[in-house]
Amino acid sequence: MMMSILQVEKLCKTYQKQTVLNQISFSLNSGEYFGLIGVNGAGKTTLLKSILDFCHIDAGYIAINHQTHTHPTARQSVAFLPEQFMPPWFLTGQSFLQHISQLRDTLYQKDHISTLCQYLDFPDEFLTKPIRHYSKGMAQKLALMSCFLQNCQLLILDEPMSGLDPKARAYLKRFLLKQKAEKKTTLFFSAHLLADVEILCDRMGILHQGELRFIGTPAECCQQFATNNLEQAYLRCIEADI
Ligand SMILES: Nc1ncnc2c1ncn2[C@@H]1O[C@H](COP(=O)(O)OP(=O)(O)OP(=O)(O)O)[C@@H](O)[C@H]1O
Repeated sequence: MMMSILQVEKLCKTYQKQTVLNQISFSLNSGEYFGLIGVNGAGKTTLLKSILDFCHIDAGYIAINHQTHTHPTARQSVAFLPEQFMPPWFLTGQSFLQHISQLRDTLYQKDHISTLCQYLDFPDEFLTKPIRHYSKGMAQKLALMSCFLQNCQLLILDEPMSGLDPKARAYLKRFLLKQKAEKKTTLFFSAHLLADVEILCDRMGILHQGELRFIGTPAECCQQFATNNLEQAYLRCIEADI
């Protein structure tokens, strides 16, 4: 039997008078990789923030591991990568990761961190440097490492590839696929590259004008929009009412 780890039902979210999310419903099975795509401003970040109870929702129901999302322990099984990672610039990467480990009550294991550095192509020696010396991509890698070291059941990543060079993107995908094969985690992420979604995901969702216009496998998306090219299928989906 499929175990649902995330359940979203009839979620509505408005900012002032703008309806950003209109009756969004979907659920995520344990071990599943789910990619969320949509144009700039479609509401992807708002959806992720709503799930994490970082913003008030107007209506609907969200459960993480069968706990209402507003319950203080609901986020215990979630590691989150924000769209804009703003770490304390005065800390070293290592002290930041140590701090995150402490918060999560997990042991800071140097070997584990070294392995993560290799997986993400992050130079080890930078861990002892202050974060203000990091490039954008290095900070993003640090943020990703902080998510992975928490060993959480559910990873919610807002544009995880953002700022990464092609090598790091390839490495991150390889790492995520490895985690998937080992059934170590469930992944819910937003993305702009359809190729990433196609390679990584079991299912994808297309968020457009407040609604989830499509939910299913990338192959089903192509099938539904009568093309063998996911980019074409995506365009047909969001341009359906033009
Ligand atoms: N705090 C806020 N107050 C008012 N409006 C907001 C706020 N945050 C987001 N919005 C609006 O909500 C809509 C959805 O924004 P959101 O950031 O969720 O989009 P997104 O799909 O993540 O976009 P992108 O792909 O550009 O990151 C946009 O129209 C945005 O202007």
